[in-house]
Amino acid sequence: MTYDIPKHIQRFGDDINEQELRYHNRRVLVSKEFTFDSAHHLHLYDGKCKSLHGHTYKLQIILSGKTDKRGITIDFADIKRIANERIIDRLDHRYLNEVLPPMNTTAENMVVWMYEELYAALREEGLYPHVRIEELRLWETPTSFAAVTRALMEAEEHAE
Ligand SMILES: Nc1nc2c(c(=O)[nH]1)N=C([C@H](O)[C@H](O)COP(=O)(O)OP(=O)(O)OP(=O)(O)O)CN2
Ligand SMILES: [Zn+2]
Repeated sequence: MTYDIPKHIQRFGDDINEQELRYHNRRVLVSKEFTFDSAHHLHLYDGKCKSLHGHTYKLQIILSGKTDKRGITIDFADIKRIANERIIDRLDHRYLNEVLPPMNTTAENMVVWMYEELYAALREEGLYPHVRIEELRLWETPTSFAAVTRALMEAEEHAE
């Protein structure tokens, strides 16, 4: 069975009408989640996590930006591409102590590194100059996460 889309809701062109402009240029949050599996161990730590073990990590990226005329803040596909290139593909099925810069591989240290990577990638690409990182959450287990927010990172910057 075929269905003919009524003429008044067929929208294939690039035009935008007065009513639709109402939703243009609004600051909105968008989020995308990723998982990756990695091995690590902690040092300076007395407990089971000083031994080599693995996690299925979950990373949530929350960005904000202004909607363009299509109603898009930043294309989810671009978030995926940037996150995969800069973070996920570098850590998935890797030994974190070996592939991350020198750090104790806690969720806290890792999420700060991830923020810096993502921040640099967005600036370098220049595709979405109005897009800001609002929050990154990194779950190490289903019940434990570390997070950084833009406010926390900016406060650090100004304290230096
Ligand atoms: N503040 C932090 N504490 C701990 C970290 C960390 O990154 N930041 N990391 C670890 C270990 O890597 C450990 O693997 C994870 O700890 P934990 O949540 O205690 O693990 P469980 O398997 O017991 O988690 P449940 O979800 O409660 O079963 C230790 N501490
Ligand atoms: Zn661990």
